[in-house]
Amino acid sequence: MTTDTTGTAARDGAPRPGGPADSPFVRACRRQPVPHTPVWFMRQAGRSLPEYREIRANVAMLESCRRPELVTEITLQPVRRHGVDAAILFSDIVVPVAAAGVDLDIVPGTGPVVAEPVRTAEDVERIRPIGRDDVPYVDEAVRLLVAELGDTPLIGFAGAPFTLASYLVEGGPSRTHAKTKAMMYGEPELWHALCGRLAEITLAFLRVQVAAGVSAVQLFDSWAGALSEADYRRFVMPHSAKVLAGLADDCSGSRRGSGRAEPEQSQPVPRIHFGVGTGELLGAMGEAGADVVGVDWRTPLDVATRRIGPDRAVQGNLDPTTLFAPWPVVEAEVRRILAEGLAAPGHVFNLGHGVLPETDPDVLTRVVALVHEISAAPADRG
Ligand SMILES: Cc1c2[nH]c(c1CCC(=O)O)Cc1[nH]c(c(CCC(=O)O)c1C)Cc1[nH]c(c(CCC(=O)O)c1C)Cc1[nH]c(c(C)c1CCC(=O)O)C2
Repeated sequence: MTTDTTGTAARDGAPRPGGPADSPFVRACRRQPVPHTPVWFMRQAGRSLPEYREIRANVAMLESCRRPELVTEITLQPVRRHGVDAAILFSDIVVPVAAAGVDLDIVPGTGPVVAEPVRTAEDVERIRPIGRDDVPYVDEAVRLLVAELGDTPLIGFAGAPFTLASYLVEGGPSRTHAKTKAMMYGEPELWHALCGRLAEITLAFLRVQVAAGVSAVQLFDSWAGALSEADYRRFVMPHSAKVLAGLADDCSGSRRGSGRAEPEQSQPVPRIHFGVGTGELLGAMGEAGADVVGVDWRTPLDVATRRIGPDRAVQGNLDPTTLFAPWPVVEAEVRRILAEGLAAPGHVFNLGHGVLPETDPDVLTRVVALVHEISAAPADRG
């Protein structure tokens, strides 16, 4: 390790050669040439790994996110096992909302459940803004991880305002997002007040992670695909755009996230913006201020690239259920995705959504090796 834990040189702004800011993952996000296509998996740390199940056996999900040593170990597990090109911080999208005072739990097999769903202006007011001291365990975990990871980049993340609002308004997971949309259409002022507050919290949460040294961030708007493009642009995009632009503003030198002395960064960490079922929203999600747009398995990467344009990289798009197919099927899909990804100005290989708990981890390890092997020899692709 060097003392430059962000991997970003302080003076001339150029990344330290070989450091995380010069890694294949960050370079692909920035649409720079790479020695091989980088690969990581959403939910790579989790129930598909026996070592995860063991370490989580007697610790509740939210509690585990608040223990920096545990977070560090769980985050490192898939890096050690699979040789992925990036780690993603072990946490959850509801961690900052809980820190903001919302009474919630993550129920195994269900997901986030909110004790008193948000329905009124008073409910919105009760959701407090947060800062570093509300999530000290995240700051600590990121610092521990950056020191452990060396040249492997760490991805920070947060939930986007729409997806967080859906959990808060519904009270838990929802197929239709009916109550959420009822507020959006019926009480637009209340809706914008809620999303405005969530955008503030999300930006603060991401600033803590960036100040502590993450090399990229992903904004998860997992359920945005429930919206038409017109509704997305009107009710959601301005709030997500505020979060993504806020991170870019930090690098203009006007504001720092944690109040601690940090090396100046000359350019923002890459911002990945992801959702499921967002084929019709890909252009808008890029315009919201992403450097990389996440693509699920429904839209081929060459088609996605035409919708997103040449100024942004793409990430995805292997169907997580493909991993249950016989290996020749998996291999053919990996080859197809890498070939279609050549149409994009930068490609980070990933699944189209998270690793399913029943996935055989050995298949994930084989996919990493295959992506590296094929993409390091472009002449053999196709
Ligand atoms: C919608 C959403 C949530 N959480 C998250 C999202 C956005 C990503 C997506 O669309 O999947 C984000 C998330 N949640 C978790 C991570 C860890 C990092 C990673 O490896 O990707 C990330 C990036 C850990 C987790 N978050 C959760 C688990 C499983 C809980 C456990 O292991 O006990 C993990 C590993 C719990 C959780 N939290 C949430 C759900 C739907 C669940 C699953 C509930 C279940 O099936 O039990 C809300």
